[in-house]
Amino acid sequence: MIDQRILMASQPDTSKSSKLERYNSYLRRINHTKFLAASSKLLFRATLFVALIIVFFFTINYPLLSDNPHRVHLHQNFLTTAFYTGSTGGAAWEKQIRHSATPRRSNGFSVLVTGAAGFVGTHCSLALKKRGDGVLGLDNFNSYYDPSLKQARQALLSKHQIFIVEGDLNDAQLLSKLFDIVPFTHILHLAAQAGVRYAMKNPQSYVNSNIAGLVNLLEIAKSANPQPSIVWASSSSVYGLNTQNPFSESHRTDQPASLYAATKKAGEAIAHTYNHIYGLSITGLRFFTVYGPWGRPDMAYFFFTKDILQGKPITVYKTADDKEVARDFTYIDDVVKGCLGALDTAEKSTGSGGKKKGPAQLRIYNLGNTSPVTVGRLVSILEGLLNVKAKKHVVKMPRNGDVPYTHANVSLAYKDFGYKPTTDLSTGLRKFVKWYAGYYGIQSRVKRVDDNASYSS
Ligand SMILES: O=C(O)[C@H]1O[C@H](OP(=O)(O)OP(=O)(O)OC[C@H]2O[C@@H](n3ccc(=O)[nH]c3=O)[C@H](O)[C@@H]2O)[C@H](O)[C@@H](O)[C@@H]1O
Repeated sequence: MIDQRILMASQPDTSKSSKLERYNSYLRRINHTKFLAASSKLLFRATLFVALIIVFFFTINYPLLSDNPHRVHLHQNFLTTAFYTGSTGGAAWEKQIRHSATPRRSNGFSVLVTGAAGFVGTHCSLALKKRGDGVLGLDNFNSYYDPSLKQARQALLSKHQIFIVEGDLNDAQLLSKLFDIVPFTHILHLAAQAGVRYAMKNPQSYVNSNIAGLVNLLEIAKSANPQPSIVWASSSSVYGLNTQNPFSESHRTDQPASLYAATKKAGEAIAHTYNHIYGLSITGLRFFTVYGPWGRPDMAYFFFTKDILQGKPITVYKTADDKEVARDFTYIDDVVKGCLGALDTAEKSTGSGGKKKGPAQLRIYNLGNTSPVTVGRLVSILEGLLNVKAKKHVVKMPRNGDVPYTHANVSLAYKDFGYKPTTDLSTGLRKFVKWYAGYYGIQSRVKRVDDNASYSS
């Protein structure tokens, strides 16, 4: 039997309603196809978008996969900025800031310490807080050296009710927010890209922190009402190829030997401009190779200690004419006294809200130890303290921005705020080694060092 449906389907259909139905079905098919094409396009775009987000966050969260430290720095800037706009802000955050920055003594200062999780920043913050000043820290926790050391310093500050805002100097929005919350009387500006020789590896990071960051900070400070007084870290390296000894503030500083030194010298010129145009009171401090507990792992005394203990060879530089290289190594406690002395004698800025009202104070001081010691002697002191013989590899100083010799004349700082360094290198290194052994948990390997070290841990 022939299937009735086949018969019916094979017969031509001429009725109007059937034609309309076929036409409608045709339209439905077209719309369906269009819909399918549009949805697959949308699906494709969504997948691409999600993939991009995954790649993006993977790169952000694993910056150390990159061998470019500048990239790491940029990622971190992004993260801290994102952190600020995302989860900082809000009443609890502002309360923490106010609490940290409020002085506890009458006529106490309210100080914004940039680079507070850094070596000098940590020590100065503790000293200010101890005497009753209010301190708010700012730090971007970049990975120029082990950020876990910065976090440990942060934990130490936190124990003393000092709060550090995670953020970058170049984040204008964040800085002005901080000034909206607290009418800072002073800024102690210590955040910087430090290190003389690293400038050849990552020049941009010096421009980013030491020039762009400084300008951003001064822009905020000049617009603040009241304007704060500013004390900031310059460097002994600005003396560069100067041959007059000991180095005085009046000596020439127009021959920097490294990009690091050039950015610090530029900072001094920029400070002049902001003082001149806006009436900001600014004091620059030229630090001379500062060392001590909680120090910087990128500095020679620190990594020599590590390498000597691990039995690794150390490279000791000598000059092109076979002379020993020397530094006016300055102990951290002396530098802290110098920083506080500079803050105490800083006059008020004269401008307000971006307008100068009269001439303002502009100063520059050496903060050194006034007695240079050779790097060879530094190594023998460490050998004695660590009870281990160093494997010294003496080489001619490569042309990497280093200078052969530094020696500070500090009479100006003595005259203006009684700066008088009191710690010699052996005493200071003894305190450093004691801290180092405790911090890294290797007391048993280091000769017992008894002293009355003033640092907290
Ligand atoms: O006083 C300053 O202005 C500067 O002091 C230090 O710079 P530097 O004096 O070069 O300190 P280190 O890097 O610790 O070097 C100390 C001495 O050890 C020598 N050195 C360094 C490294 C090395 O492998 N071998 C070596 O003999 C250097 O030539 C130098 O004489 C800091 O790193 C800078 O941030 C600071 O601004």
